[in-house]
Amino acid sequence: MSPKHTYGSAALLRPLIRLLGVLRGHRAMFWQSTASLALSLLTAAAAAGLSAYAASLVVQDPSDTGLAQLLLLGLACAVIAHGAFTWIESWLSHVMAYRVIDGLRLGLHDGIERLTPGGLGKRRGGEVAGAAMADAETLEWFYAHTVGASLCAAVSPLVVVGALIALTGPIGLIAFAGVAALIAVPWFLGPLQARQGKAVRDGLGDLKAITLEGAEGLREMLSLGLAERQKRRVLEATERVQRRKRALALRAGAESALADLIVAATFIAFLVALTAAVSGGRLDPALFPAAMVLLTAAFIPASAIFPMFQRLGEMSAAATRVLDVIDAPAQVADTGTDSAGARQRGDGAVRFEHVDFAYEAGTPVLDGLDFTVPAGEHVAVVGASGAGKTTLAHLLMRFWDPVSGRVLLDGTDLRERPIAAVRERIALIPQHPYVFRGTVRSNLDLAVPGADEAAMWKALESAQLADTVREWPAGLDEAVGENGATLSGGQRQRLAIAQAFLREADVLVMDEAAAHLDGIGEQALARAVAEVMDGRTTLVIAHRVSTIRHADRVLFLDGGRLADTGTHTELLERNPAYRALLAQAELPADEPAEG
Ligand SMILES: Nc1ncnc2c1ncn2[C@@H]1O[C@H](COP(=O)(O)OP(=O)(O)OP(=O)(O)O)[C@@H](O)[C@H]1O
Repeated sequence: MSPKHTYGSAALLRPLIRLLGVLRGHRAMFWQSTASLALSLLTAAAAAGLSAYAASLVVQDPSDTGLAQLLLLGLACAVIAHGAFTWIESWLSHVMAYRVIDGLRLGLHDGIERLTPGGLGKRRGGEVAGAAMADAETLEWFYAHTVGASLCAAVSPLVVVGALIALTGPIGLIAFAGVAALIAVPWFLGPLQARQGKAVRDGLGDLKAITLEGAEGLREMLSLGLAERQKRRVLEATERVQRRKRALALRAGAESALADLIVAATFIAFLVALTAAVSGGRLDPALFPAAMVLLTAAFIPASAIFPMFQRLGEMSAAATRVLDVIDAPAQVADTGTDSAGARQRGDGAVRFEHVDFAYEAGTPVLDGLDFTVPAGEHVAVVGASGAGKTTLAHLLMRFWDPVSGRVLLDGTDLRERPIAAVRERIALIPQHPYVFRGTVRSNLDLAVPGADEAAMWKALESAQLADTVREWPAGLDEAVGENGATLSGGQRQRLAIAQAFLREADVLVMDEAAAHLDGIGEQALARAVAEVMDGRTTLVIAHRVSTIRHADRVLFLDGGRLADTGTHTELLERNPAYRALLAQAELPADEPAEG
């Protein structure tokens, strides 16, 4: 058996203890809240014990109520104190809960930012964020309401059992054994619970992915006649989840039944021992009801943490997932300190110096890539699908770093500069731009916070989107829906282009930015690019000749290498692979260049 499968409940606690760090900043509040909870439990136990003792004294000798009156006074104090401590504990634990969840969410946000886009692997950022945020909610309950309760569950029964032993002698040890057995049940079943919890969670994850896929790809599925198959997949995944949930419920039910059995057995054994002691004259009968009430009080906190121990595996798994994100190393190290000083117009020379890159060791994607784009040059990056064009753009944005070689901006290695300083200089218009929920204005404002309206219209004009926005009833304040749902593909891209124009970066990188534009729009855009990017370095990853031929120069990539470079006309004349690529893409390679 692998060590992975031999963990016990103590191992389940490890990630939870490591994450306890989130409480570090709230240590004082944590101890105040825990102390209030303990005092609230103890005052409740004292009130119950005092009232039972007072009642039995009055029943035994109604004529002598002196001590009973004193006990009733103590009872009143205990009840008032109990109310006060309960209120204080509830207030402190809720304030702490919100602070804990804030801390966890910030840590997760930072972790996801460090991981994006490389470290997420095949998972989507939203999926990871969603799962991690749900885990943060789960853990908030644990840290804010459970850690303190667990400490109290361990400490207050000890105090109550101590009082019982003082009152009843060794009989009190029965209570101790009962409470210990109650806590031991879920503790020892922790690993089984963890496995079952994981199975349910994995099943739910599959079900969610299948359902989402069905919703997102519904049109494609209907057109391919796959609706029935999809229904079957959803049904099978649902049944799998139900089966696993049944097994989990069966175990939890058995656990609860065993717990009830332990409580009942403890009460019976205690009752029998107490009766024997009273009838044998070894115990004052007046203490009998108080002892029974104290036994109940010893079980209350233990019963309160029983459900928490039943969820130990789930909590541990949530803590592990949160730690995975919080501890994630940065995809690229942001250690550069050269902030490049004041920007000069005309800056923006890009150089790839013998760059090798691989996403996975042993599968090179860029192989000795070496080229320079002088400041202000307009270059088209051309190559077959998978040649490494997008990867080149991502290296320039420092989403990744080269395995060997260097990427330079104005002669400085990108790694020597803070990442934010690099990204401020380069605007990337990706293949599928993300439009944030909000309005046209709010999306432009994200590019340059506080940009004025005139600048926004100028950018929209340049991106050939101004006329469309003017026609919308709310103009700049028109809602764009979730990920620009109310925009066409071309409009989404033009909005991203407008953002890039607004930023006035020195280098513009467009990844097939013209893919969604019709022929006329594309030509107009090409002219706008030429005008607005005058004097700025531009790399356009393009397949279309109408885009390519506007470039000063073409970088022709083949299998991650720079196969050739020159003007479009030169490459057409001398490079058969280039001609073949354009022909293969059904592009009019012999399309006459615009004058
Ligand atoms: N995140 C990733 N993890 C692993 N491999 C990747 C990743 N992204 C891209 N690749 C691989 O790297 C190679 C180059 O991909 P890239 O996207 O740079 O090509 P491209 O020239 O832009 O292609 P296209 O024109 O189809 O967009 C491909 O083989 C691709 O499968």
